[in-house]
Amino acid sequence: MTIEMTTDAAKTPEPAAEVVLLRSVSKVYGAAPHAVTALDDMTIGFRAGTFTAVMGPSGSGKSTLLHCAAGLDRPTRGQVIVDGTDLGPLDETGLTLLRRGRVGFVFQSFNLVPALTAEQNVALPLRLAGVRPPGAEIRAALAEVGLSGRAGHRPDELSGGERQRVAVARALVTRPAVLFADEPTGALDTRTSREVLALLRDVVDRQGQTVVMVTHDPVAAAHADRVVLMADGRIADEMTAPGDRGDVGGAGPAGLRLRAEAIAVRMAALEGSC
Ligand SMILES: Nc1ncnc2c1ncn2[C@@H]1O[C@H](COP(=O)(O)OP(=O)(O)OP(=O)(O)O)[C@@H](O)[C@H]1O
Repeated sequence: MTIEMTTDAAKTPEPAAEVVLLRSVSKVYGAAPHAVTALDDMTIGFRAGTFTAVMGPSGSGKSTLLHCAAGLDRPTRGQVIVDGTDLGPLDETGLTLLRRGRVGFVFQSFNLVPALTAEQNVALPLRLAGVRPPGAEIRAALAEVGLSGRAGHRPDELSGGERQRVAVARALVTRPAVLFADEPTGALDTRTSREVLALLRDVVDRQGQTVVMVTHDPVAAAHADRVVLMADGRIADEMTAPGDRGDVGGAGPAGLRLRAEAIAVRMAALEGSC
């Protein structure tokens, strides 16, 4: 079922190209009789410059979806296309190069290198790609996430929210086609979560970045343009808020609260029916 959070067709943006496309993707772990179908013939696309939240009960296949879409895991069946490249024929080196250049990833646990400063962590993807990191670009990436003054700090000298902002800067420094975030606010308190979510929203709005985020939190999902609800490896429900989200109570705190409530109701209905 698709729930349109707005009916104002005039505000619907022009259809953009799909940066990530999964066609009839299934992922089965293990073998019969203990096989687990984590993704069940799933078809979904993520358009350029949009922010999608993926929600669903525990075990519904959210992380598997993200990992298959990001080329971190291979589907059992079906096709995954990222930025125009079909991942199927790629060998491990090809997949690594694609992930390095075209995909950004942010994890709940930040995954920063403890011995490196914020600046060195942000520069790491470029170094791994054999590029000498231009200092100005690294400083600009840190400034984008509001951490100009923390460039020389190591992760243990930063707050949780600051660490996640460094992780976002690191994920974006290669200018990826898509940024995947797996529970990016799962380890953060409410206020810090809000900062990280506002940052993700900002890179979508100001830079046209495509973001796909797995979350359990309806408030986090309320920052997205589209919420995909999964159950048993399939899309069970979907909510969209096209345009500037101004139709659904506005982009401010009141609008966020309204959208979060609507999402929580859909989640509760889904969990009740599972
Ligand atoms: N490596 C694996 N081997 C076997 N089964 C797996 C593996 N990874 C995931 N699964 C199973 O696949 C299903 C989907 O898992 P997945 O982690 O994608 O769900 P999820 O929605 O992200 O869950 P959660 O919200 O708890 O993180 C679950 O039944 C899980 O037990």
